[in-house]
Amino acid sequence: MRVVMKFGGTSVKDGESILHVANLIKKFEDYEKVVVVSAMAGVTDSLIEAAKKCYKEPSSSFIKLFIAELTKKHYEAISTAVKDPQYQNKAFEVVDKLLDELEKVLMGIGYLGELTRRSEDYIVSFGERLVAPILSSAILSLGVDSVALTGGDAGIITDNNFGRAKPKPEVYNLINSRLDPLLRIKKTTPVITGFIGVTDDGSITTLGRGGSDLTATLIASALNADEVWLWKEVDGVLTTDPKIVPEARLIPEISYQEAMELSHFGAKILHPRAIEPVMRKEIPVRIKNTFNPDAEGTVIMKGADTTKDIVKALSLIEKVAIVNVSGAGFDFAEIMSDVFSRLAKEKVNVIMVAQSSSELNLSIVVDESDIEVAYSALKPLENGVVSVRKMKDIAVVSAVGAGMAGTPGVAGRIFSALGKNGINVIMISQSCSEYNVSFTVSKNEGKEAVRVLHREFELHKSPEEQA
Ligand SMILES: Nc1ncnc2c1ncn2[C@@H]1O[C@H](COP(=O)(O)OP(=O)(O)O)[C@@H](O)[C@H]1O
Ligand SMILES: N[C@@H](CC(=O)OP(=O)(O)O)C(=O)O
Repeated sequence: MRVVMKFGGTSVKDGESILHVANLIKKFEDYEKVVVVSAMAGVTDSLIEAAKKCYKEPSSSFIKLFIAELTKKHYEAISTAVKDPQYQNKAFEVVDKLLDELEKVLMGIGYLGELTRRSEDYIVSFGERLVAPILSSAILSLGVDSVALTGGDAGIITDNNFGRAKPKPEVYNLINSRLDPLLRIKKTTPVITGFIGVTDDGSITTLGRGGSDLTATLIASALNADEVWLWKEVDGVLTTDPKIVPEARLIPEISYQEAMELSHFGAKILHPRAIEPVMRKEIPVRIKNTFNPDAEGTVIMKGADTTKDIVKALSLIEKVAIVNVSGAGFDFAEIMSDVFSRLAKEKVNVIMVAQSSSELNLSIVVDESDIEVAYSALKPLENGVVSVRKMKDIAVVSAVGAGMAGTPGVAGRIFSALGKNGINVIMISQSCSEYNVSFTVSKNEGKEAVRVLHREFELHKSPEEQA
């Protein structure tokens, strides 16, 4: 059995957890395993903040303090998770070297007064680069052979769209040529930094927030793995985020298509691009709980969309905005093509689109972080007939489930439940696949909209018990 196992930030949040993860990996002694690991919980965010601070208000005392905190956190992790003194010392050395490098880079940002997306990716990559050697040393300490590698070492070559880099088509062959011999011949367990890749000319890139899931599925596809296991802090894919609805229920099986819809529309359980590499080869993805490993979890696989439930799950994205293009009396196809090529040129991530065509009214939902770029890209279209507006503080809610196709009245039920609860819907979108109905509301009504629909479709009950 060949398995790629990915451990997210919450699974390696401290030394105890890393030791627990190392023991978990050891249990699968007879398997060929590749381990992918994220930065310790909170570290990626703190690196982003530190980079911004060094750029805006450079301060060497802040940098010293920041490096001291990171050193403490990772030293504590090593002391607890790496029991063998030989591997412990090596891990301390690696961490020292990396943090020395990070300190110099942060100083450099301050001196130069320049923070590019390229340098931001380089800084952010330290989170994962610090953890992989620690987890690898913890595994070695337990007597399991292991080697720590970066995403670049493993063959994850990307374009240079820093912050949201795309793996190149040749990654599959490259990963296979680099990792397959480690598994088959060296019989070792590689521990690979999730989330990061490298450009052809050697610059470190990141694959977008939550991108370690994508690292795992790319590797699984390249190595023709039997399964991918994504270890998280929840029992699996639930009917919605348990932080919004605590009684959310576990979904034992879900199809690739449904998982893609859910993650595209914000369910933080999975990176939106993670399904594509495994779907082509029909490799099942299991979501499992690191801290409850015996629970069955959720399996994402082909043909798992035939269950009875109409709405299977609900998702929410809270940090979005809308750019609206409206007007009359022009060629509709022409202006659509102009709008989308302008957005594509600026690499704006379009989440959802709705349009009415009697006169043009095109509403485009984008990440909150992209709204100014999107607005500036479309503003030149204004000409007295066409107008461009932006709306901030928006949330997108999506109801996902293959059962919606062919069940009449689902959209009616959704909007009447929202109306009865006084929630104002700003924009609606439903694709022909009928796998999801998505709509936007104001940001402060997003969570309530999810709760209302969870109750309306009785998602806390099993599909057989639902009305
Ligand atoms: N539908 C959903 N099912 C399960 N978890 C969800 C869902 N939507 C959002 N989440 C959130 O996704 C998180 C995923 O777990 P986490 O361990 O943080 O993953 P990772 O560390 O890999 O990013 C959980 O904290 C949970 O609150
Ligand atoms: N550390 C990165 C990548 C990642 O995938 O993390 P996690 O597995 O903890 O979501 C991030 O925070 O975005």
